Amino acid sequence: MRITIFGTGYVGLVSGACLADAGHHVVCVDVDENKVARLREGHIPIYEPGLEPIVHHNVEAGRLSFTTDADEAVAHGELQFIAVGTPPDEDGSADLQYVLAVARTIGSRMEDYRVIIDKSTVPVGTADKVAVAVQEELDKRGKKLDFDVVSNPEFLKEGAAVNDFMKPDRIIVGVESDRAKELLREAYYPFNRNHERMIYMDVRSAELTKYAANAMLATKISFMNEIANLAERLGADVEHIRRGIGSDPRIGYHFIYPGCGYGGSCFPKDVKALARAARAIDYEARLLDAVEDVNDAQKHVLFDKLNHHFKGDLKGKTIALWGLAFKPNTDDMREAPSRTVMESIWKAGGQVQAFDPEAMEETQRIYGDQAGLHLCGTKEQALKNADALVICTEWKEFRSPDFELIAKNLSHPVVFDGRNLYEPEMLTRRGLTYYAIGRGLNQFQK
Ligand SMILES: NC(=O)C1=CN([C@@H]2O[C@H](COP(=O)(O)OP(=O)(O)OC[C@H]3O[C@@H](n4cnc5c(N)ncnc54)[C@H](O)[C@@H]3O)[C@@H](O)[C@H]2O)C=CC1
Ligand SMILES: O=C(O)[C@H]1O[C@H](OP(=O)(O)OP(=O)(O)OC[C@H]2O[C@@H](n3ccc(=O)[nH]c3=O)[C@H](O)[C@@H]2O)[C@H](O)[C@@H](O)[C@@H]1O
Repeated sequence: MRITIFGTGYVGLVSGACLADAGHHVVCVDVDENKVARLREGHIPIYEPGLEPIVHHNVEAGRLSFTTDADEAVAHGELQFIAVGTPPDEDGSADLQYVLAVARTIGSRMEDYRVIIDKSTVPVGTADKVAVAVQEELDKRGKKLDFDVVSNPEFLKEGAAVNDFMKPDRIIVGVESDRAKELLREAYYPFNRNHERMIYMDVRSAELTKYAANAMLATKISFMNEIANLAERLGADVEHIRRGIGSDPRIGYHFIYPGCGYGGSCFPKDVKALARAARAIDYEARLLDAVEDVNDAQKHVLFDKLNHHFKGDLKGKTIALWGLAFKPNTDDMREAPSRTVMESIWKAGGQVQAFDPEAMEETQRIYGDQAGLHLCGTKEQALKNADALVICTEWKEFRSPDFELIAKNLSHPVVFDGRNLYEPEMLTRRGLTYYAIGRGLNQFQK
């Protein structure tokens, strides 16, 4: 099939590459000329395991191309996917300007039936707004053309995006026309062979399903962080509790890892946007507000432990920091807990020696020549002459470090682990003091 995708970010680029890999002819369009130029040169703008080879393979096979030309894009695909950003507005609600701009781009150019498929995460009622925008543009040109607007939210995770798209748990399609439904079934047929993954529903329910999924996952994490904070104060160990409750299949082991808060481009934004959407219809979403509050506080927990350990005196101290990305296998730093930790250290007069396997360039882009930030080439370099070590992201290469080397390098042999990566004895028997999340404030000191 001929498919057009607006937006070549995480969702647009991964969707485009995977749909092309399944045999479709895909044109990806973006307004960012620089990004498109680099994609055409074969450069992949994001770090996403497995993405580069399928992009290159499908470009070479002639099934995937990149353009800034909206005329070409709208003419190409009977299916027009919208995968542009929906960042938070000033009050936290979703900013729809990019989605509606694409709707106008399509409406002002289409010459034939088009299915406009919203893959961006958008509030309930957005499909109606998209339809109005398209219709207004058609009216301006005096055209009478059929079109359908479909909601097809995306559930991929960064760092595992290709696999998630290729083998989705479910494909949600909010559709209210048989013609569009058949076209969507055909587009996703290659991803639906093993078992039925398509779940059809009305458009508004599909729009809300996306927010409900992210809000549910964020709730699980905030719940566990709350239990961790309680455990710590009550002298219990949240890692035992996590395994203890995860063994109940009604709860499950997934998404109950306590930590230094959830980050990324979606959970923080989507929980906020859903709560704001509720407020706009005079419904106070108390649970969602609490999920957000708990997370905002959790991002400060690591710094609070650090500050407490150094008795409120971080002036002139150098802190080694491992892990800048908001989670492993990505270079994305949006809302990353590491940012809260670093910014608090700087405010307190301390220095940071930071290392991340993939997010160094991104850190440089965000913070430039920020005073108090030293980017290091390896995790070992970050330890040199540091006073303490803080871990914000659970990259694989941090899971089994040389504890002797850590102890030897740090002038205060202390580790603050925001992801509960270790058994305390691994550190304490090497003379390291160990602070983790929810495992007893004074439990693991030598
Ligand atoms: N990042 C993720 O893992 C996931 C994101 N989502 C949702 O998908 C949507 C897109 O997210 P990302 O891919 O992360 O965004 P992104 O910010 O990485 O990429 C968006 C792209 O859209 C382009 N764009 C903006 N206006 C445009 C226009 N008028 N025409 C063509 N291109 C345009 C931008 O230049 C940018 O390259 C958001 O609503 C997000 O909530 C959903 C599931 C997963
Ligand atoms: O809408 C989206 O954009 C996506 O948001 C999340 O994906 P993502 O943000 O890429 O990453 P996750 O793996 O969900 O992690 C989010 C944050 O939660 C944290 N987390 C995750 C799991 C856990 O048990 N504990 C925990 O603190 C991670 O460290 C990370 O900071 C969802 O998992 C995807 O299904 C969804 O499509």
